[in-house]
Formats: sequence, structure tokens, C-alpha cells
Amino acid sequence: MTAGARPATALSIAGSDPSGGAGIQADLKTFSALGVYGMACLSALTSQNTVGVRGVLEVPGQFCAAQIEAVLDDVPVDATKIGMLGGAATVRAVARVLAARRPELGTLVLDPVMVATSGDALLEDGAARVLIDELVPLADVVTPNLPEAAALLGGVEEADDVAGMRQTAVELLGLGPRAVLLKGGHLDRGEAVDVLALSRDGAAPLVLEWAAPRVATRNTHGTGCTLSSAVAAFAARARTAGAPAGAESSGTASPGLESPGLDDAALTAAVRSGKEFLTRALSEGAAWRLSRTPEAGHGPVNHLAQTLR
Ligand SMILES: Nc1ncnc2c1ncn2[C@@H]1O[C@H](COP(=O)(O)OP(=O)(O)O)[C@@H](O)[C@H]1O
Ligand SMILES: Cc1ncc(COP(=O)(O)OP(=O)(O)O)c(N)n1
Repeated sequence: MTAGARPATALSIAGSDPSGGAGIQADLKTFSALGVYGMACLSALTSQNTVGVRGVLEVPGQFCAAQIEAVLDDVPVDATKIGMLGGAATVRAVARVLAARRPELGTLVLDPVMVATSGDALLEDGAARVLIDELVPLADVVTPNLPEAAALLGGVEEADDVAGMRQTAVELLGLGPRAVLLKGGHLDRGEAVDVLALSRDGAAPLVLEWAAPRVATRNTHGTGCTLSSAVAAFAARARTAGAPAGAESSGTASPGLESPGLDDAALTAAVRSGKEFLTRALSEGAAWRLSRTPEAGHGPVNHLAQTLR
């Protein structure tokens, strides 16, 4: 790295998963694996493991916002990922600071976390409305799974095939984000298909899909967190390298400066690279038996299987 240059940076605003598979822990591992300097503002603590969520302790909204302000006042951020926020007050406080400082957040990836794989709720009733109205329009990419997409659209029926996913992703653009990555992990088919809808000024949205072989494993805890943080990391690398996102970009930038935004091709490349990273993390952790009772829950992916410099 050039003397005085800084590494690509990414900030996660999310909850803690002490078992290390999801949340802030997954995000920081993913940022590190991708050679990006990771930072984290905690929105909530959970007591959870691979089996389920036992409890949630919210961080007061104002303190969550204060963490974000402290980072932004000091370090240029190339990409921001938002995960579990927990309560309506936290969503509101985070939205207020992010709206005021949107140009300083870099590429903004919003994972609208509502429910864990275990079925436990991770977003308070009533908080979804605030998230839809105040956070979704700020995002470059929103990454719902199928139940979250249906909830964001007001409780419509979930898409149950790829054609339905394409339609749902385009409908979600109506909430105001630049792009929607609709995740198809919950679809019952042999491939894991994700759909990207990208809005384009004055033209019909661009709709793309990526299919990966479905990995036969129970170790799927934190897949959504890992995917969204990988997309943020690849976006950060692309912004700082001024080159298309991908493993080959060097990911460094001038000190103290904000990095330039991504065009549609570079944003699409960051999403595609994120999906490839997640698929490999899943397959490389597929045979892990981390838990004492692996059949009772869902183990994590192998975030560190591919470490880029
Ligand atoms: N068994 C699997 N094999 C391969 N990819 C998977 C598998 N399960 C989920 N995925 C992928 O993991 C990502 C997260 O998907 P999903 O399970 O839909 O979201 P969430 O984890 O938020 O519930 C998506 O890219 C999805 O296609
Ligand atoms: C603290 C915390 N944040 C998010 C999740 C949910 O993780 P996600 O990757 O969206 O989904 P699952 O694959 O775990 O459903 C979590 N469990 N904890």
C-alpha cells in the first residue's frame, strides 16, 4: 500500500450474535476476510446461539446514533451495512443521523432483518413502518428475504417462484431504494436464486438473477448477514480502487477523503461478488459440526474460508 494511503473501510450498524454466526460478528469477519477495515455500531445485544434467540437488549437509540456520529466524525466510510435494529426508537434515531449524513456513508446496504432462521423476531412490532418510511429510501441496496419482502409490501403473499421474485423486487423499488436484492434462500427449489432489480432514470428497471447450487447443509445461520456485509465490502473495495468490484481490486484510498460513488455496473458487480463469496462460505462450512447439538439448530457459514488482500 502507498505510504499514507488508507484501507477501504466499511461500517456495520447491527446487533450482536454472541455465537458468532450472524450480526456484527459475521459482518466484521466478512469485512476482514475481504481485506476491508471493519467498524461496528451496536444497535442491540442478543443472547442467542445456533439453536435460537433467548433474549434481546436494545441499545438506546440515542446511544446508537452517538456511535455512528463518533465514527463519521473521524473516519471516511466507503460502505455502510445496516442489519438488525431491534426497536422502533432505534430505527428512528439511526434514520435521523443517517439521513443527515447520507453523503458520508458510502454505498449503503440495508438488510431489513425481521426474523432469525430460528423463527425468533428481531424487529419490534411497529418498527417496520419507520424502517420503510425513513431508511429504505436512503439505501443503495435493500436485501430482504422472501418473508421480509412480503412484509415490506404490506403483508402481501410471498413470491413462490422466480417470476414472482422478479415482480416483487421491482415492486420494492417503489419504496425508494436504488436497488433491491431479493434473496431466494427460502424458495423450495434445487438452486438458491437471488434477483437484483436496479432502478434507472427514465427507463424500465434492470432485473438480473443469479442462481447458485443449493448447498445441502443445516449451517445456514447468518447467510443474510454475510451476504449483505460482503456486498458492502466489495462496494467499498470498488469505490476505493476506482475499479470494478472484485477480488483483484486493491482497495486503498487517499487519507481523509470520501470515495466516489459506484455506477450501475460497479454496483451490480459488487452484488455478484457478494453472492459468490456467500456461496463459497456456505459450501466451505457445510460439513462443520460446531454445536454440541447440531441437529437442534443451524450452524454458521465459514466466513474466513476466502481471505483476500
Ligand atoms: N442452502 C443454500 N445453498 C446456497 N445458497 C443459499 C442456501 N440457503 C440460502 N442461500 C443463499 O443465502 C443468501 C441468504 O438467503 P436467505 O436465506 O433467503 O436470507 P436470510 O438469511 O436473510 O433468511 C441468499 O443469497 C440465498 O440464495
Ligand atoms: C444479531 C443478529 N442479527 C441478524 C440475525 C439474522 O441473521 P440473517 O443472516 O438475516 O439470517 P439468518 O440466516 O440467521 O436467519 C441474527 N440471527 N442475529
